[in-house]
Amino acid sequence: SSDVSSVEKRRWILNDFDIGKPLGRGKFGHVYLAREKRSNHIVALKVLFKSQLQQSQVEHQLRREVEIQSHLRHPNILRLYGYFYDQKRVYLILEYAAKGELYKELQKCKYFSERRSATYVASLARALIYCHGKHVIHRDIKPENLLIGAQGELKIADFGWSVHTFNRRRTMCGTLDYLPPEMVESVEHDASVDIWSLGVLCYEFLYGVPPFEAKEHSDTYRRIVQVDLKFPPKPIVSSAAKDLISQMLVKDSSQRLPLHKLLEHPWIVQNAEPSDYSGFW
Ligand SMILES: CC(C)NC(=O)[C@H]1CCC[C@H]1Nc1nc(Nc2ccc(C(=O)N(C)C3CCN(C)CC3)cc2)ncc1C(F)(F)F
Repeated sequence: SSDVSSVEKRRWILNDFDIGKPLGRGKFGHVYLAREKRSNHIVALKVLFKSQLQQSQVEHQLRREVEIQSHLRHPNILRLYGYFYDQKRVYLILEYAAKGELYKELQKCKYFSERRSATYVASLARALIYCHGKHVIHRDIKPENLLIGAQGELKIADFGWSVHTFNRRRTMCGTLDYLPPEMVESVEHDASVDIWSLGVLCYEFLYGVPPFEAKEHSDTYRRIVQVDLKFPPKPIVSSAAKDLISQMLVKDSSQRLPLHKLLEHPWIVQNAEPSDYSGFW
């Protein structure tokens, strides 16, 4: 069949697509809305310039990430349907997330309700349980790497680096905010790094800022390794939410709340919208 889902085997060329509006631009290239002509399937086409990939020596990383991403199938992980290239560019055929970028939504709302935050955290926990089940860890789940699907569902959309839109929140060199102590102290790390990052994300959904934010990198570094976790008086956040965050932001990675236990935590049970997939995934 010619529909996009059977694309892995196909050889794609640019002429197979009608190119639509640009969705964003950045360091390695542009992202466009596109329609595959035979199936009329709407996709996002990420165009990366080979020259810039070579300059930044990220080709091998791109190959590894494309390999991982193309084999992941989960409602909260953005699909990578395939890729192709020409003389100067590499094209990634990606799932189109109709409601755009989460970090823009968070900036607009300042912070999210407990129900919205718990629903997002539960869906990301299910996506990470799925990834860990396939020995894929360290999905870089900061707000800039999350997109929102047509039904409002979150999609983890990173594959090793991001397309930098102009109004990115963080400096180009990326932020320490989401790294757990063992990564900041650069000792080896395992799947529990994702539990730490999800705890950071949960805090940021509820308060609008990450927990260890500081003006200087050195201060952020110190606050992370000391787990200097403080909850501001505003906005008002339930003690159940603070309890969950405190069980995830634990220095000893073996003591962090396992993801399947997170899904049973009272704050999640009482606040997250039930998901159609919760049983199956
Ligand atoms: C994870 C990664 C780090 N981030 C990215 O790649 C970014 C960089 C550029 C865009 C995005 N990449 C994607 N974006 C979408 N959907 C989308 C994005 C933006 C809008 C939006 O708000 N506007 C167009 C608005 C419309 C209104 N005007 C005023 C401003 C832009 C609406 C839908 N689907 C798939 C992708 C993907 F990932 F497959 F490429």
